Amino acid sequence: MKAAVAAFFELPFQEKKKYAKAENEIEGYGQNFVVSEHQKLDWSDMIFLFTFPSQNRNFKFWPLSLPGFKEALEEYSREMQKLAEELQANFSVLMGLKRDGLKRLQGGELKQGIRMNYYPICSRPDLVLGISPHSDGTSFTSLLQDDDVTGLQIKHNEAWVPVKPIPNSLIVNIGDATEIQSNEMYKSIEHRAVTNEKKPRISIATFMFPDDEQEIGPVETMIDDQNRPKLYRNIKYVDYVREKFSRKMEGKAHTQFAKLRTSDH
Ligand SMILES: O=C(O)CCC(=O)C(=O)O
Ligand SMILES: [Fe+2]
Repeated sequence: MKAAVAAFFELPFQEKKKYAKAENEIEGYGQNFVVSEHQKLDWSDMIFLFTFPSQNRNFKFWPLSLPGFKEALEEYSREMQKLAEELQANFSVLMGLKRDGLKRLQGGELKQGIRMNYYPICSRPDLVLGISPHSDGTSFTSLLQDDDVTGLQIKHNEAWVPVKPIPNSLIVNIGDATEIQSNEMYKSIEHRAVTNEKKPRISIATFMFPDDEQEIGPVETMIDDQNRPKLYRNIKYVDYVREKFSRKMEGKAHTQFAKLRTSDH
């Protein structure tokens, strides 16, 4: 998978451009999170593809002429879907539900999209980030990253902490949908990626998220009117994501709009 992704980013720009995303769309090859011409851009190149369920695959964005790419992505996607099922089942139990609790509430398996990020070397890593601070809107995100280049950082106690790669392992991050469903028991993690002067870096993020039409909100078992009142309103997932992408990414600021005000209690 890593080799297939590296081969894609090594293609000449003219070739990669054939898979370019349309303006205001998220699928395809391009730049991340651009909402205004005035913003400082992140130092990265990326391609995002919807991968599960398979009828959501839009092959016009897939570099099918690149030998082995489709096969590698399909196999990787299949394995990630197993991970998604396992995470969904285990988090159901953590939230006081049966193993199939979240699956039932969400009307089925989580959907999946894979974003492949390429961060070129950067002569001024002190000035430019690879990805600005954000949390993912997903239920969960898995990250496969280069074994020997550290780039990912998470916000912990108001400080940025580098996440050193452990060879042959995945990082699993909690996204906003899990924060909302768990009534803030399991918080989405704020993270960013930094650039460096010495080596380019690749990361492969698998986003696992509810169906667009699904309404998400704190599950009943995580609400206790006395001790743990409902902190988020129910919202259709697609509306949550639309709102998130219409804003400039600034850490977790976007999660606020789904919050119930304390005065509502
Ligand atoms: O490159 C990384 O380690 C982080 C990527 C990321 O946060 C994302 O694609 O959402
Ligand atoms: Fe992310």
